[in-house]
Amino acid sequence: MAEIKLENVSKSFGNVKVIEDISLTVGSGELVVFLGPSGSGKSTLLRMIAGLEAITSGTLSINGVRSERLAPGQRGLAMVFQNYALYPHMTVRENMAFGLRNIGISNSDIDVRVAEAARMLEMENLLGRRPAQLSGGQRQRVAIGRAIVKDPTAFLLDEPLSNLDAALRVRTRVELAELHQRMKTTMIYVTHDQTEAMTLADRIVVLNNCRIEQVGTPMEVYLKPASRFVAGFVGSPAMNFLPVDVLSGGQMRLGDGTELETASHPLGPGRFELGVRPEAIRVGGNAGASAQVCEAKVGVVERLGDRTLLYCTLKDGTDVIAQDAGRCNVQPGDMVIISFDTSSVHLFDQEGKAHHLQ
Ligand SMILES: Nc1ncnc2c1ncn2[C@@H]1O[C@H](COP(=O)(O)OP(=O)(O)OP(=O)(O)O)[C@@H](O)[C@H]1O
Repeated sequence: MAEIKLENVSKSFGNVKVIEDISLTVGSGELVVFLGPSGSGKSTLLRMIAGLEAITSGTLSINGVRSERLAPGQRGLAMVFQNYALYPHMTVRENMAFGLRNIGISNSDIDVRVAEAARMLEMENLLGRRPAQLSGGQRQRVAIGRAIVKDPTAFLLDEPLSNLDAALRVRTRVELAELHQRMKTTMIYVTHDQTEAMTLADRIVVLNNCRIEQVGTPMEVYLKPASRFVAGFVGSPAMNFLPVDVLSGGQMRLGDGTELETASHPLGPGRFELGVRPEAIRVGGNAGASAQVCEAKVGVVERLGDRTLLYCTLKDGTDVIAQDAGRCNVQPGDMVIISFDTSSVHLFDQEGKAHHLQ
């Protein structure tokens, strides 16, 4: 198991900065997910840890050993890519053994390691097959097996599930979570899929625009997003953002004129955005004592079985998605009363920084 520490790491391709001053410690045995939109620098950061890209400035330590100048093979890490690139003419067993032959491990040792990895991944019955005789999920398992047999101190996984169809992604995600629980090996996992990040991570590192926006457990990132970006990126459907004016006396007023009841807060007067998640909005019924109430017109009604999403518009034209019960009777075109508790809202200033009211 490895502790991986980045200090003030930056990366430029020519004049273009793609990673700016990132410091981060991945604890031994931890599963950390790098989450961010396309182009945010996730893969570049992972490839620098693997040694596939040079670090422009800053340091990388693996278990306390300065490693930024070590060749990839000397770092003790194993990488699993999105395109698993198995050798088509080799069996599963040979694909898994190949990397070990190259580094001079004895045949008997190789047999033991391959058998152990195959048992762990429940693919003993597949060892004699060639890649063309496997499903996409099974091929990805072989790619993970190829990493496991190297007995690395950490796994680096770059979007390992993105070539799989939706159902297989979910199954393989659960298998990966189980694998991490059993092996307890340090893992860094790159994805742009917030569900993968939420379900797999011990901690999520949210990247945007070459920088870290937030590092936290999935629930910290979800409940206390540090910025508007994180708030909008994590959670599905996304958080609603409503323009709100903070008045000089501290009162808050939504764009549709609704006055919000808030506890005292330290914000100065100005224009903010109020963030409220669809599931924090109640539709109709008893709003509760500290609820904020607005009138909304329902546009589209999406019935998902266990819940219903209502795409609504407030009087000032602001769009809001509210989540209601699966069996709700609301129809498109209905006027509804929506309410939310100020304890469940977030405020974002003009720079996108979050202010939590409690
Ligand atoms: N070899 C390269 N030369 C020049 N620019 C590069 C190179 N590799 C990556 N970049 C740029 O660096 C930025 C970060 O790329 P990176 O692949 O790390 O992003 P990412 O977050 O992993 O995105 P994706 O989810 O699309 O893979 C992008 O703007 C990309 O165009």
